[in-house]
Amino acid sequence: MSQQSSPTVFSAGLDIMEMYKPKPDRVKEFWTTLQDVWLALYGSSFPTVAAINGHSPAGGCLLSLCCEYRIMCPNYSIGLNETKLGIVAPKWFMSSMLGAIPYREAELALTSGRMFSTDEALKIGLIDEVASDKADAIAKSEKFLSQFAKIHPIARKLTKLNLRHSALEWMQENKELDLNIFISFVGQPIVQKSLEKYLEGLKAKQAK
Ligand SMILES: CC/C=C\CCC/C=C/C(=O)SCCNC(=O)CCNC(=O)[C@H](O)C(C)(C)COP(=O)(O)OP(=O)(O)OC[C@H]1O[C@@H](n2cnc3c(N)ncnc32)[C@H](O)[C@@H]1OP(=O)(O)O
Repeated sequence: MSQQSSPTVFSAGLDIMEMYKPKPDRVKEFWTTLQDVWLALYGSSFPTVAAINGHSPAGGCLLSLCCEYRIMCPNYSIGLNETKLGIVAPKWFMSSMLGAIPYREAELALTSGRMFSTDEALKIGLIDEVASDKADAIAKSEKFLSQFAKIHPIARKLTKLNLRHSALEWMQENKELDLNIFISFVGQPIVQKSLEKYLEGLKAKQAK
């Protein structure tokens, strides 16, 4: 079960400061850590559920998409908003989203970098249930997980991992390629300019 202790943020996604003017000695560790987290969580043999008790943009949304079930508290936002930062969600972010919502919804959401409210996310299937608060989200998560007590654990595990096999296999075989794509993409001046503008926007919002 994945949940957070911040009162309003489930996860703000990747640290933009690691992508803005990236430090060559850190960028490899930064990206391979994310790849490894995705491999471990998306490829977990255990049943997993995200209790999303706060905003969940980009990498935060990805974390929840790694889980089989998502329960979200009201009045927060969730989505893969990368295009709003002038960056591109990698193919494994996209395939994680496609495991939850139909292609058409994913294409519209990804190309526009749309963030969904809790109710909107429920409507398109990006989340599975709405909880009234964190305690309710945890109770609902436990109820979801408890149903697997009646399912043969090996049959459940193999079914899950077979469904996720091609995405997991792609990552295992292409970690280096994916890292090189990331490094060359974030290094481009036009991408750096977009990240700079996005960070300025965040600061301006905070100053209000
Ligand atoms: C080829 C592949 C190439 C690239 C692929 C890369 C994939 C990237 C994935 C990502 O995850 S990118 C990150 C996307 N995240 C966001 O867009 C989140 C932006 N933040 C927000 O929307 C809000 O901050 C919030 C999370 C909703 C929280 O709002 P709140 O009002 O509570 O806080 P505030 O906005 O005032 O922020 C406080 C403080 O935190 C800084 N901040 C917020 N998010 C990030 C972040 N992701 N990275 C770094 N810093 C972040 C914000 O600037 C403020 O900083 P300050 O106190 O120093 O001014």
